[in-house]
Amino acid sequence: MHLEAEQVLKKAKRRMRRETKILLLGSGDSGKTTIMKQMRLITHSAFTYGELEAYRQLVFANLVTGMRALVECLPDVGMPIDRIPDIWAAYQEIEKAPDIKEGQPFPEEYLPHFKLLWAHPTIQRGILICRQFAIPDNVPYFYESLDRLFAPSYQPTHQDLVHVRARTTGIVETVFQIPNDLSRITLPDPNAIPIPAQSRHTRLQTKVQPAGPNHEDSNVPSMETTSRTTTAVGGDSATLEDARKALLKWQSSEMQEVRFVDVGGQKSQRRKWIHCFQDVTAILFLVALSGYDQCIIEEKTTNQMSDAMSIWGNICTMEWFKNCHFILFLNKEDLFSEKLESSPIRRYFPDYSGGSTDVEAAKDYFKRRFLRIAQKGTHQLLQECESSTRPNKTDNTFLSKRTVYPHFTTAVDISLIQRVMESVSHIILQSALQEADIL
Ligand SMILES: Nc1nc2c(ncn2[C@@H]2O[C@H](COP(=O)(O)OP(=O)(O)OP(=O)(O)O)[C@@H](O)[C@H]2O)c(=O)[nH]1
Ligand SMILES: [Mg+2]
Repeated sequence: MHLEAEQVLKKAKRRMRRETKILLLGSGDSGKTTIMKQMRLITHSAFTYGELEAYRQLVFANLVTGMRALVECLPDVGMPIDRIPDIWAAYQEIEKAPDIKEGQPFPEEYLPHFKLLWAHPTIQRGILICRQFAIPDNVPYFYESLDRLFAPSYQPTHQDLVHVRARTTGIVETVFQIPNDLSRITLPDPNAIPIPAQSRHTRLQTKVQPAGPNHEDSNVPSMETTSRTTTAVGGDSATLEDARKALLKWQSSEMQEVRFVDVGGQKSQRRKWIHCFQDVTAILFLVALSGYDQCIIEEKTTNQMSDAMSIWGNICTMEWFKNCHFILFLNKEDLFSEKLESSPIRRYFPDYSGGSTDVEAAKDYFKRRFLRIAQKGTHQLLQECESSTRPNKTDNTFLSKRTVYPHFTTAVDISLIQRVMESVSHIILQSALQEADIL
Protein backbone atom coordinates (compact mmCIF):
# COMPACT_ATOMS: atom_id res chain seq x y z
CA MET A 1 0.00 0.00 0.00
CA HIS A 2 1.10 3.55 -0.69
CA LEU A 3 3.02 4.86 2.30
CA GLU A 4 0.95 8.02 2.58
CA ALA A 5 -2.30 6.05 2.44
CA GLU A 6 -1.03 3.76 5.13
CA GLN A 7 -0.25 6.69 7.42
CA VAL A 8 -3.57 8.43 6.88
CA LEU A 9 -5.40 5.19 7.44
CA LYS A 10 -3.49 4.49 10.62
CA LYS A 11 -4.31 7.90 12.03
CA ALA A 12 -7.93 7.60 10.98
CA LYS A 13 -8.29 4.22 12.61
CA ARG A 14 -6.70 5.48 15.79
CA ARG A 15 -8.88 8.55 15.84
CA MET A 16 -12.12 6.71 15.21
CA ARG A 17 -11.42 3.96 17.64
CA ARG A 18 -11.02 6.63 20.22
CA GLU A 19 -14.49 7.68 21.16
CA THR A 20 -14.88 11.32 22.06
CA LYS A 21 -14.82 11.57 25.82
CA ILE A 22 -15.57 14.81 27.63
CA LEU A 23 -14.65 14.91 31.29
CA LEU A 24 -16.52 17.46 33.40
CA LEU A 25 -14.48 18.74 36.32
CA GLY A 26 -14.86 21.54 38.86
CA SER A 27 -15.71 22.19 42.50
CA GLY A 28 -18.94 20.99 44.05
CA ASP A 29 -21.99 23.03 43.03
CA SER A 30 -20.31 24.52 39.95
CA GLY A 31 -22.99 23.13 37.59
CA LYS A 32 -21.51 19.94 36.08
CA THR A 33 -24.60 17.78 36.53
CA THR A 34 -26.78 20.63 35.31
CA ILE A 35 -24.87 20.58 32.01
CA MET A 36 -25.43 16.80 31.79
CA LYS A 37 -29.16 17.30 32.35
CA GLN A 38 -29.26 19.97 29.67
CA MET A 39 -27.49 17.64 27.24
CA ARG A 40 -30.15 15.04 27.89
CA LEU A 41 -32.88 17.57 27.26
CA ILE A 42 -31.18 19.00 24.16
CA THR A 43 -30.62 15.56 22.64
CA HIS A 44 -34.10 14.43 23.65
CA SER A 45 -32.75 11.49 25.68
CA ALA A 46 -35.86 11.06 27.76
CA PHE A 47 -35.88 10.53 31.52
CA THR A 48 -37.50 7.38 32.85
CA TYR A 49 -40.52 7.45 35.10
CA GLY A 50 -38.26 6.43 38.01
CA GLU A 51 -35.89 9.33 37.44
CA LEU A 52 -38.68 11.87 37.14
CA GLU A 53 -40.31 10.57 40.29
CA ALA A 54 -36.99 10.74 42.14
CA TYR A 55 -36.55 14.34 40.99
CA ARG A 56 -40.08 15.21 42.16
CA GLN A 57 -39.29 13.83 45.61
CA LEU A 58 -36.02 15.76 45.58
CA VAL A 59 -37.80 19.05 44.96
CA PHE A 60 -39.58 18.65 48.31
CA ALA A 61 -36.32 17.62 50.00
CA ASN A 62 -34.60 20.68 48.46
CA LEU A 63 -37.27 22.94 50.00
CA VAL A 64 -36.53 21.53 53.45
CA THR A 65 -32.73 21.40 53.17
CA GLY A 66 -32.57 24.84 51.54
CA MET A 67 -34.47 26.45 54.40
CA ARG A 68 -32.38 24.53 56.94
CA ALA A 69 -29.14 25.76 55.33
CA LEU A 70 -30.38 29.33 55.55
CA VAL A 71 -31.75 29.15 59.12
CA GLU A 72 -28.51 27.57 60.35
CA CYS A 73 -26.50 30.51 58.95
CA LEU A 74 -28.72 33.23 60.40
CA PRO A 75 -27.13 33.25 63.91
CA ASP A 76 -23.74 33.90 62.25
CA VAL A 77 -25.07 37.18 60.84
CA GLY A 78 -26.80 38.12 64.09
CA MET A 79 -30.29 37.18 62.92
CA PRO A 80 -31.32 33.98 64.74
CA ILE A 81 -34.99 33.13 64.30
CA ASP A 82 -35.51 31.17 67.52
CA ARG A 83 -36.85 34.31 69.21
CA ILE A 84 -39.43 34.97 66.48
CA PRO A 85 -42.19 32.60 67.67
CA ASP A 86 -44.33 32.25 64.53
CA ILE A 87 -41.57 31.50 62.04
CA TRP A 88 -39.63 29.44 64.57
CA ALA A 89 -42.71 27.24 65.02
CA ALA A 90 -43.13 26.97 61.24
CA TYR A 91 -39.49 26.00 60.89
CA GLN A 92 -39.84 23.34 63.59
CA GLU A 93 -42.78 21.89 61.65
CA ILE A 94 -41.01 21.66 58.29
CA GLU A 95 -38.00 20.13 60.01
CA LYS A 96 -40.25 17.24 60.98
CA ALA A 97 -41.53 16.73 57.42
CA PRO A 98 -41.05 13.15 56.28
CA ASP A 99 -39.67 12.24 52.84
CA ILE A 100 -42.19 12.12 50.03
CA LYS A 101 -43.13 8.59 48.98
CA GLU A 102 -43.67 7.39 45.45
CA GLY A 103 -46.77 8.98 43.96
CA GLN A 104 -47.52 10.99 47.12
CA PRO A 105 -48.33 14.67 46.54
CA PHE A 106 -46.45 17.21 48.69
CA PRO A 107 -48.35 17.19 52.02
CA GLU A 108 -50.61 20.25 51.96
CA GLU A 109 -50.42 20.80 55.72
CA TYR A 110 -46.80 22.00 55.25
CA LEU A 111 -47.64 24.61 52.61
CA PRO A 112 -48.65 27.38 55.10
CA HIS A 113 -45.39 26.84 57.04
CA PHE A 114 -43.23 27.15 53.92
CA LYS A 115 -45.20 30.22 52.82
CA LEU A 116 -44.97 31.90 56.21
CA LEU A 117 -41.23 31.40 56.34
CA TRP A 118 -40.60 32.61 52.81
CA ALA A 119 -42.73 35.74 53.24
CA HIS A 120 -41.04 36.77 56.50
CA PRO A 121 -38.71 39.81 56.26
CA THR A 122 -36.01 38.07 58.34
CA ILE A 123 -35.83 35.18 55.87
CA GLN A 124 -35.93 37.55 52.89
CA ARG A 125 -33.15 39.66 54.37
CA GLY A 126 -31.26 36.56 55.45
CA ILE A 127 -31.14 35.16 51.92
CA LEU A 128 -29.40 38.35 50.78
CA ILE A 129 -27.05 38.68 53.72
CA CYS A 130 -26.03 35.02 54.00
CA ARG A 131 -24.65 34.89 50.50
CA GLN A 132 -21.13 34.20 51.72
CA PHE A 133 -22.32 30.86 53.00
CA ALA A 134 -23.17 27.98 50.71
CA ILE A 135 -26.95 28.47 50.62
CA PRO A 136 -28.36 26.40 47.71
CA ASP A 137 -28.91 28.59 44.66
CA ASN A 138 -32.27 27.03 43.91
CA VAL A 139 -33.98 28.31 47.11
CA PRO A 140 -35.60 31.40 45.50
CA TYR A 141 -36.51 29.44 42.36
CA PHE A 142 -38.53 26.80 44.21
CA TYR A 143 -39.86 28.99 47.04
CA GLU A 144 -41.32 31.41 44.54
CA SER A 145 -43.44 28.58 43.09
CA LEU A 146 -44.81 27.03 46.27
CA ASP A 147 -48.45 26.95 45.10
CA ARG A 148 -47.49 25.20 41.87
CA LEU A 149 -45.32 22.63 43.68
CA PHE A 150 -48.00 21.80 46.23
CA ALA A 151 -50.71 21.17 43.61
CA PRO A 152 -51.72 17.49 44.02
CA SER A 153 -51.00 16.82 40.33
CA TYR A 154 -47.55 18.47 40.41
CA GLN A 155 -44.89 16.95 38.15
CA PRO A 156 -41.51 18.67 37.63
CA THR A 157 -41.14 20.71 34.45
CA HIS A 158 -37.96 20.64 32.36
CA GLN A 159 -36.85 23.81 34.13
CA ASP A 160 -37.50 22.26 37.55
CA LEU A 161 -35.25 19.33 36.59
CA VAL A 162 -32.30 21.59 35.91
CA HIS A 163 -32.80 23.51 39.16
CA VAL A 164 -33.17 20.52 41.44
CA ARG A 165 -30.00 19.74 43.36
CA ALA A 166 -28.39 16.46 44.42
CA ARG A 167 -24.66 16.38 44.87
CA THR A 168 -22.93 13.79 42.71
CA THR A 169 -21.16 10.94 44.43
CA GLY A 170 -19.03 8.65 42.29
CA ILE A 171 -18.75 8.84 38.54
CA VAL A 172 -21.67 9.05 36.13
CA GLU A 173 -21.09 8.35 32.44
CA THR A 174 -23.57 9.04 29.69
CA VAL A 175 -23.13 8.52 25.97
CA PHE A 176 -24.98 10.99 23.81
CA GLN A 177 -25.63 10.79 20.11
CA ILE A 178 -24.98 14.41 19.21
CA PRO A 179 -26.03 15.69 15.80
CA ASN A 180 -23.27 17.62 14.05
CA ASP A 181 -25.59 20.54 13.73
CA LEU A 182 -26.84 20.93 17.28
CA SER A 183 -28.38 24.30 16.53
CA ARG A 184 -31.02 22.66 14.33
CA ILE A 185 -32.54 20.70 17.20
CA THR A 186 -35.86 21.98 18.45
CA LEU A 187 -35.52 22.49 22.16
CA PRO A 188 -38.11 21.24 24.63
CA ASP A 189 -40.29 23.91 26.24
CA PRO A 190 -38.70 24.65 29.65
CA ASN A 191 -42.13 24.98 31.25
CA ALA A 192 -43.51 21.73 29.84
CA ILE A 193 -43.64 18.50 31.82
CA PRO A 194 -41.34 15.83 30.37
CA ILE A 195 -42.87 12.63 29.08
CA PRO A 196 -41.23 9.62 30.71
CA ALA A 197 -39.28 7.30 28.43
CA GLN A 198 -40.52 3.81 27.77
CA SER A 199 -37.34 2.09 28.89
CA ARG A 200 -37.29 -0.18 25.82
CA HIS A 201 -37.25 2.88 23.56
CA THR A 202 -34.37 4.68 25.16
CA ARG A 203 -30.78 3.81 24.56
CA LEU A 204 -29.74 5.15 27.91
CA GLN A 205 -30.05 2.61 30.60
CA THR A 206 -30.70 4.47 33.78
CA LYS A 207 -30.15 3.39 37.30
CA VAL A 208 -32.11 5.35 39.86
CA GLN A 209 -31.22 5.04 43.46
CA PRO A 210 -34.23 5.49 45.71
CA ALA A 211 -34.23 8.86 47.40
CA GLY A 212 -33.12 7.98 50.90
CA PRO A 213 -33.82 9.86 54.11
CA ASN A 214 -31.00 12.27 53.43
CA HIS A 215 -31.66 13.29 49.85
CA GLU A 216 -28.87 15.81 49.82
CA ASP A 217 -26.38 13.00 50.23
CA SER A 218 -27.93 10.72 47.70
CA ASN A 219 -26.90 10.66 44.12
CA VAL A 220 -30.27 10.70 42.43
CA PRO A 221 -30.47 9.69 39.71
CA SER A 222 -27.30 8.16 38.37
CA MET A 223 -26.90 7.14 34.79
CA GLU A 224 -25.04 4.44 33.01
CA THR A 225 -24.90 3.52 29.39
CA THR A 226 -24.82 0.12 27.89
CA SER A 227 -24.63 0.42 24.14
CA ARG A 228 -21.69 1.68 22.13
CA THR A 229 -21.18 1.83 18.45
CA THR A 230 -17.83 1.62 16.78
CA THR A 231 -16.91 2.93 13.39
CA ALA A 232 -14.57 0.78 11.39
CA VAL A 233 -12.45 2.12 8.53
CA GLY A 234 -10.98 0.23 5.63
CA GLY A 235 -9.03 -2.99 5.66
CA ASP A 236 -5.47 -3.78 4.73
CA SER A 237 -6.30 -3.39 1.08
CA ALA A 238 -7.66 0.13 1.51
CA THR A 239 -6.12 2.90 -0.55
CA LEU A 240 -5.48 6.52 0.31
CA GLU A 241 -8.71 7.35 -1.48
CA ASP A 242 -10.61 4.82 0.67
CA ALA A 243 -9.14 6.33 3.81
CA ARG A 244 -10.05 9.83 2.76
CA LYS A 245 -13.58 8.73 1.85
CA ALA A 246 -14.03 6.98 5.20
CA LEU A 247 -12.90 10.06 7.06
CA LEU A 248 -15.13 12.34 5.04
CA LYS A 249 -18.05 10.01 5.67
CA TRP A 250 -17.30 10.19 9.36
CA GLN A 251 -17.09 13.96 9.13
CA SER A 252 -20.40 14.22 7.31
CA SER A 253 -22.18 11.61 9.38
CA GLU A 254 -25.08 13.25 11.11
CA MET A 255 -24.24 12.07 14.58
CA GLN A 256 -21.22 12.02 16.82
CA GLU A 257 -21.06 9.68 19.73
CA VAL A 258 -19.79 11.55 22.76
CA ARG A 259 -19.24 10.14 26.21
CA PHE A 260 -19.74 12.70 28.99
CA VAL A 261 -18.25 11.83 32.35
CA ASP A 262 -19.64 13.67 35.38
CA VAL A 263 -17.89 13.46 38.73
CA GLY A 264 -18.63 14.72 42.23
CA GLY A 265 -16.80 17.98 42.85
CA GLN A 266 -16.88 18.13 46.63
CA LYS A 267 -13.57 17.50 48.40
CA SER A 268 -14.48 13.98 49.53
CA GLN A 269 -15.22 13.03 45.90
CA ARG A 270 -12.07 14.34 44.24
CA ARG A 271 -9.87 11.33 45.00
CA LYS A 272 -12.12 9.32 42.66
CA TRP A 273 -11.39 11.56 39.69
CA ILE A 274 -8.24 9.73 38.66
CA HIS A 275 -10.32 6.71 37.65
CA CYS A 276 -11.60 8.58 34.62
CA PHE A 277 -8.41 10.34 33.47
CA GLN A 278 -7.66 7.91 30.64
CA ASP A 279 -8.47 8.61 26.98
CA VAL A 280 -9.99 12.03 27.58
CA THR A 281 -10.60 14.13 24.45
CA ALA A 282 -11.59 17.32 26.24
CA ILE A 283 -11.75 18.66 29.77
CA LEU A 284 -14.85 20.73 30.41
CA PHE A 285 -14.03 22.67 33.54
CA LEU A 286 -16.83 24.48 35.35
CA VAL A 287 -16.39 27.44 37.66
CA ALA A 288 -19.26 29.09 39.52
CA LEU A 289 -18.56 32.78 38.80
CA SER A 290 -21.05 33.66 41.53
CA GLY A 291 -18.90 31.82 44.07
CA TYR A 292 -16.39 34.68 44.36
CA ASP A 293 -17.99 35.78 47.65
CA GLN A 294 -19.05 32.34 48.92
CA CYS A 295 -17.46 29.52 50.86
CA ILE A 296 -17.56 25.90 49.71
CA ILE A 297 -20.20 23.77 51.38
CA GLU A 298 -17.55 21.49 52.88
CA GLU A 299 -15.55 24.28 54.60
CA LYS A 300 -16.62 27.71 55.77
CA THR A 301 -13.03 28.95 55.51
CA THR A 302 -12.45 28.13 51.83
CA ASN A 303 -13.61 30.57 49.16
CA GLN A 304 -15.37 28.86 46.21
CA MET A 305 -13.52 30.83 43.56
CA SER A 306 -10.10 30.24 45.14
CA ASP A 307 -10.92 26.54 45.43
CA ALA A 308 -11.80 26.44 41.71
CA MET A 309 -8.57 28.27 40.81
CA SER A 310 -6.52 25.80 42.77
CA ILE A 311 -8.14 22.73 41.13
CA TRP A 312 -7.81 24.35 37.70
CA GLY A 313 -4.11 25.00 38.34
CA ASN A 314 -3.58 21.32 39.16
CA ILE A 315 -5.52 20.07 36.15
CA CYS A 316 -3.53 22.30 33.81
CA THR A 317 -0.24 20.77 34.95
CA MET A 318 -1.32 17.14 34.64
CA GLU A 319 0.47 15.06 32.07
CA TRP A 320 -2.68 12.96 31.72
CA PHE A 321 -4.27 15.84 29.84
CA LYS A 322 -1.38 17.06 27.74
CA ASN A 323 -3.20 16.14 24.53
CA CYS A 324 -6.66 17.26 25.63
CA HIS A 325 -8.69 20.28 24.64
CA PHE A 326 -9.46 22.59 27.53
CA ILE A 327 -12.90 24.16 27.66
CA LEU A 328 -13.68 26.53 30.49
CA PHE A 329 -17.25 27.33 31.49
CA LEU A 330 -17.42 30.43 33.66
CA ASN A 331 -20.85 29.48 34.88
CA LYS A 332 -23.69 31.00 36.92
CA GLU A 333 -23.35 34.25 35.00
CA ASP A 334 -26.97 35.08 35.88
CA LEU A 335 -26.34 34.93 39.64
CA PHE A 336 -22.99 36.70 39.24
CA SER A 337 -24.54 39.69 37.45
CA GLU A 338 -27.32 39.93 40.03
CA LYS A 339 -25.07 40.05 43.09
CA LEU A 340 -22.21 42.20 41.81
CA GLU A 341 -23.67 45.51 42.92
CA SER A 342 -24.33 44.44 46.50
CA SER A 343 -21.16 42.39 46.93
CA PRO A 344 -18.03 44.17 45.65
CA ILE A 345 -15.42 41.84 44.15
CA ARG A 346 -12.59 43.87 45.65
CA ARG A 347 -13.65 42.74 49.11
CA TYR A 348 -12.60 39.19 48.14
CA PHE A 349 -10.10 39.82 45.34
CA PRO A 350 -8.28 43.06 46.26
CA ASP A 351 -6.37 43.26 42.98
CA TYR A 352 -9.59 43.70 40.98
CA SER A 353 -9.42 47.19 39.54
CA GLY A 354 -12.60 47.39 37.43
CA GLY A 355 -15.75 49.23 38.38
CA SER A 356 -17.69 47.61 41.20
CA THR A 357 -20.89 47.41 39.11
CA ASP A 358 -19.21 46.80 35.78
CA VAL A 359 -20.35 43.24 34.94
CA GLU A 360 -18.24 42.98 31.77
CA ALA A 361 -15.06 44.13 33.51
CA ALA A 362 -15.73 41.72 36.36
CA LYS A 363 -16.32 38.77 34.02
CA ASP A 364 -13.22 39.65 32.10
CA TYR A 365 -11.15 39.81 35.30
CA PHE A 366 -12.00 36.23 36.25
CA LYS A 367 -11.58 35.01 32.69
CA ARG A 368 -8.09 36.52 32.56
CA ARG A 369 -7.18 35.00 35.92
CA PHE A 370 -8.18 31.52 34.76
CA LEU A 371 -6.41 31.91 31.43
CA ARG A 372 -3.25 33.08 33.18
CA ILE A 373 -3.34 30.05 35.49
CA ALA A 374 -3.72 27.80 32.45
CA GLN A 375 -0.86 29.48 30.64
CA LYS A 376 1.42 29.06 33.65
CA GLY A 377 0.35 25.43 34.07
CA THR A 378 0.92 24.63 30.40
CA HIS A 379 4.35 26.24 30.53
CA GLN A 380 5.31 24.27 33.63
CA LEU A 381 4.07 20.99 32.15
CA LEU A 382 5.87 21.64 28.90
CA GLN A 383 9.14 22.21 30.74
CA GLU A 384 8.66 19.03 32.74
CA CYS A 385 7.84 16.99 29.64
CA GLU A 386 10.78 18.38 27.69
CA SER A 387 13.27 17.81 30.46
CA SER A 388 12.01 14.29 31.05
CA THR A 389 14.64 11.62 30.60
CA ARG A 390 12.14 8.82 30.23
CA PRO A 391 12.84 6.50 27.31
CA ASN A 392 9.23 6.64 26.05
CA LYS A 393 9.13 10.42 25.82
CA THR A 394 6.08 11.55 23.87
CA ASP A 395 5.44 14.33 21.40
CA ASN A 396 4.68 17.76 22.91
CA THR A 397 3.44 19.54 19.79
CA PHE A 398 -0.19 19.64 20.89
CA LEU A 399 0.73 20.81 24.38
CA SER A 400 2.93 23.61 23.09
CA LYS A 401 -0.06 24.97 21.14
CA ARG A 402 -2.69 24.22 23.76
CA THR A 403 -5.55 26.70 23.72
CA VAL A 404 -8.18 27.15 26.39
CA TYR A 405 -11.66 27.92 25.08
CA PRO A 406 -13.53 30.06 27.65
CA HIS A 407 -17.31 30.57 27.66
CA PHE A 408 -19.57 32.53 29.99
CA THR A 409 -22.52 30.29 30.75
CA THR A 410 -25.78 30.05 32.63
CA ALA A 411 -26.27 26.31 32.88
CA VAL A 412 -29.98 26.60 33.70
CA ASP A 413 -30.62 28.34 30.35
CA ILE A 414 -31.13 25.59 27.78
CA SER A 415 -30.92 27.70 24.64
CA LEU A 416 -27.66 29.26 25.76
CA ILE A 417 -26.21 25.83 26.54
CA GLN A 418 -27.31 24.59 23.13
CA ARG A 419 -25.34 27.40 21.48
CA VAL A 420 -22.27 26.87 23.63
CA MET A 421 -22.27 23.09 23.14
CA GLU A 422 -22.60 23.63 19.39
CA SER A 423 -19.36 25.58 19.47
CA VAL A 424 -17.69 23.02 21.77
CA SER A 425 -18.56 20.11 19.49
CA HIS A 426 -17.32 22.11 16.50
CA ILE A 427 -13.92 22.63 18.15
CA ILE A 428 -13.60 18.92 18.91
CA LEU A 429 -14.68 17.78 15.46
CA GLN A 430 -12.42 20.25 13.66
CA SER A 431 -9.43 19.18 15.64
CA ALA A 432 -10.22 15.49 15.13
CA LEU A 433 -10.13 16.10 11.42
CA GLN A 434 -6.94 18.13 11.60
CA GLU A 435 -5.42 15.34 13.64
CA ALA A 436 -6.33 12.93 10.89
CA ASP A 437 -4.71 15.35 8.38
CA ILE A 438 -7.61 15.61 6.00
CA LEU A 439 -8.36 19.31 6.09
N1 LIG B 1 -29.14 30.15 38.65
C1 LIG B 1 -28.27 29.23 38.26
N2 LIG B 1 -28.20 28.06 38.91
C2 LIG B 1 -27.30 27.15 38.47
C3 LIG B 1 -26.45 27.37 37.36
N3 LIG B 1 -25.70 26.26 37.18
C4 LIG B 1 -26.07 25.39 38.12
N4 LIG B 1 -27.03 25.92 38.90
C5 LIG B 1 -27.66 25.30 40.09
O1 LIG B 1 -26.62 25.04 41.00
C6 LIG B 1 -26.90 23.84 41.71
C7 LIG B 1 -25.70 22.91 41.63
O2 LIG B 1 -25.53 22.44 40.33
P1 LIG B 1 -24.97 20.98 40.03
O3 LIG B 1 -25.00 20.84 38.55
O4 LIG B 1 -25.67 19.97 40.84
O5 LIG B 1 -23.47 21.12 40.54
P2 LIG B 1 -22.30 20.03 40.42
O6 LIG B 1 -21.11 20.73 39.87
O7 LIG B 1 -22.78 18.84 39.68
O8 LIG B 1 -22.05 19.69 41.96
P3 LIG B 1 -21.42 18.33 42.58
O9 LIG B 1 -22.21 17.20 42.05
O10 LIG B 1 -21.51 18.49 44.06
O11 LIG B 1 -19.99 18.30 42.10
C8 LIG B 1 -28.18 23.25 41.11
O12 LIG B 1 -29.27 23.59 41.94
C9 LIG B 1 -28.30 23.97 39.77
O13 LIG B 1 -29.62 24.14 39.36
C10 LIG B 1 -26.54 28.64 36.69
O14 LIG B 1 -25.82 28.94 35.74
N5 LIG B 1 -27.45 29.52 37.20
MG1 LIG C 1 -23.01 16.90 40.23
